[in-house]
Amino acid sequence: MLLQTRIVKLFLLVSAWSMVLGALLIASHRFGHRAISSQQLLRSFSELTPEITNNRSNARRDRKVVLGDFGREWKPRLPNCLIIGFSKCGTLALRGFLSLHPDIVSTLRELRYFTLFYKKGLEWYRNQMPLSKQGQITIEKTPSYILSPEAIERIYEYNSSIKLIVIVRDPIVRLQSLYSHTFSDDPKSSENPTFKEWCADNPRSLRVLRNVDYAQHIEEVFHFFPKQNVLVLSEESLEENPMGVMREAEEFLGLKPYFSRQDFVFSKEKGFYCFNTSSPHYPEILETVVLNKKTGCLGSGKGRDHPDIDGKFLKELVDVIRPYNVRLFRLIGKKFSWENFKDTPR
Ligand SMILES: Nc1ncnc2c1ncn2[C@@H]1O[C@H](COP(=O)(O)OS(=O)(=O)O)[C@@H](OP(=O)(O)O)[C@H]1O
Repeated sequence: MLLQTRIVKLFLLVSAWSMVLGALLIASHRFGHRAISSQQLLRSFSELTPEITNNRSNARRDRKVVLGDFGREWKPRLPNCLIIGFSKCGTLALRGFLSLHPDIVSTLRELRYFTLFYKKGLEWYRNQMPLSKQGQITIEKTPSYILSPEAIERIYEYNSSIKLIVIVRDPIVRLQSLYSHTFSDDPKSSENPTFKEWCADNPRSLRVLRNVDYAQHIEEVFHFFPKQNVLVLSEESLEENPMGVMREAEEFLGLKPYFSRQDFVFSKEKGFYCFNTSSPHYPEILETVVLNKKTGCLGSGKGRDHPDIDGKFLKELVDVIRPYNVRLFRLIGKKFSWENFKDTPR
């Protein structure tokens, strides 16, 4: 009798394991050569084992339970790459495009761990991360990290060999972008100051100087990290040639080339490259970037109209800012062709 019970138990155990293995085989067959993403994994498990994962929101709420033992490999991992700055320089588009890569996962929100939430500790930080598989790169982007020397030091203490990505932009266009962002609630209001007034009528005002000196902050990064661990990109290149920038990033991150021109489509209406909505990966992208679902473009908060700058004030700004650019280009060993500074020497 005892023997019979044991045999039945053994039979049940073997059957359960065969089901699990079968489920895994179906999932791997379904997703072919491409690394299966966390979303896909959850999706496939929810289809195969509806009693475990009723829907994806349940899955999100308790990821450890959902994945159970057979999902041990898929877990939130601490980031090994950070996009640390600068705000208004295309950080979201950069993160979004990068997350198309099958070997990259990224956080939806800016976590501000190394600035605001450091006290919450590494376990908190880890638990904010998307699920990833061993070998995948986890990216977090918080553009304000670069403004805080304390955050840079904390990042170094956290992982001195982490890869850092910095993206810069024509400083005058960045100022225009900040202006448009500030008055985005009611951009046409007659109450709004003009761009020049917003700059306190002074090309050397604190507001201007605070936002145009990239070198000062990048120097702080180089104080801790070797230059080969820091990739400096430009918003202009990302805007004109996202595919080229993705190649550069792939090389920097040691990833195989994945991107192709078909991944990006230029939207005349938006004036920017957008995600290709017919890409097979598009449904996943929708889960990692907030987009206009129909067009595949970033939302209306990106690509705003910029204010005009009166000619005389523009020239004053160019004269004040030019030396900052020269310092930046020397520091990073490359030069960006910025419309407002066409004649800037290297
Ligand atoms: N492909 C694509 N689609 C939309 N927008 C794009 C793209 N590539 C670069 N950009 C530029 O990104 C600018 C916003 O930068 P950030 O994402 O860093 O802004 S933020 O700091 O996170 O608020 C945003 O600035 P504004 O034009 O001033 O809105 C865009 O010019």
